[in-house]
Amino acid sequence: MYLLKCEGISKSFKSLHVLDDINLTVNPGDCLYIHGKNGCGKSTLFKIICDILQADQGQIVKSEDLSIGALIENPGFIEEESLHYNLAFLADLKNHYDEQRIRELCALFQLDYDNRSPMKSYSVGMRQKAGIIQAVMENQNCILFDEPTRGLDKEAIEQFEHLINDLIEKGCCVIIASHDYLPNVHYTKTYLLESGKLMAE
Ligand SMILES: Nc1ncnc2c1ncn2[C@@H]1O[C@H](COP(=O)(O)OP(=O)(O)OP(=O)(O)O)[C@@H](O)[C@H]1O
Repeated sequence: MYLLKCEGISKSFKSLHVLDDINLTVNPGDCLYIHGKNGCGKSTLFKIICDILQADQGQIVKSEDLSIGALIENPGFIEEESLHYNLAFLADLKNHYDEQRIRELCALFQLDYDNRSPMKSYSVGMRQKAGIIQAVMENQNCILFDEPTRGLDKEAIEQFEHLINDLIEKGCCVIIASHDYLPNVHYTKTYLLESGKLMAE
């Protein structure tokens, strides 16, 4: 049984046609990789799936038990507050604060959950790790990662690969849009997004 379906999704920004009749079915346990040139529309597709943007045509059909977590472009945080405050605040918004899970994720990425330094003091890679954690910390069953490895060092990329394989094993579905093909991730399908079309490879 599918978790979500993109049916005939098209999107333009004025005269720029970005997505043209995109069809995609996502099932539990799927790990999908989408790649394509800068500006081909990867983030736009993710934003439509997350209801941040509206498609001009087509629809996103969601199963009743779908819960989406996402890292899209630069994750936004309350800069004056700590990692702890930000993650607890975001999780609390949906009543899904699971401190043990958040601590495990911070430990995986070697972030100190108890460090009270403000987020504005975090490096690019540290912020990216925090963005990955906020995307998965509520045990959602569908995770969208847009350029997840941006700013990550080799060790963090390996930890990220480990996290993805673990999520897939638990039946979660993961969609990664990236220029980096992660060799240790067990992708179930890969796609090229080009000239508005999503093509299975
Ligand atoms: N809100 C917007 N208004 C106008 N144009 C937009 C808007 N959002 C995206 N675009 C344009 O749509 C195209 C697709 O952008 P998008 O961010 O989806 O690409 P991408 O595949 O994620 O690129 P990258 O690999 O560089 O992250 C780009 O040409 C971009 O300039």
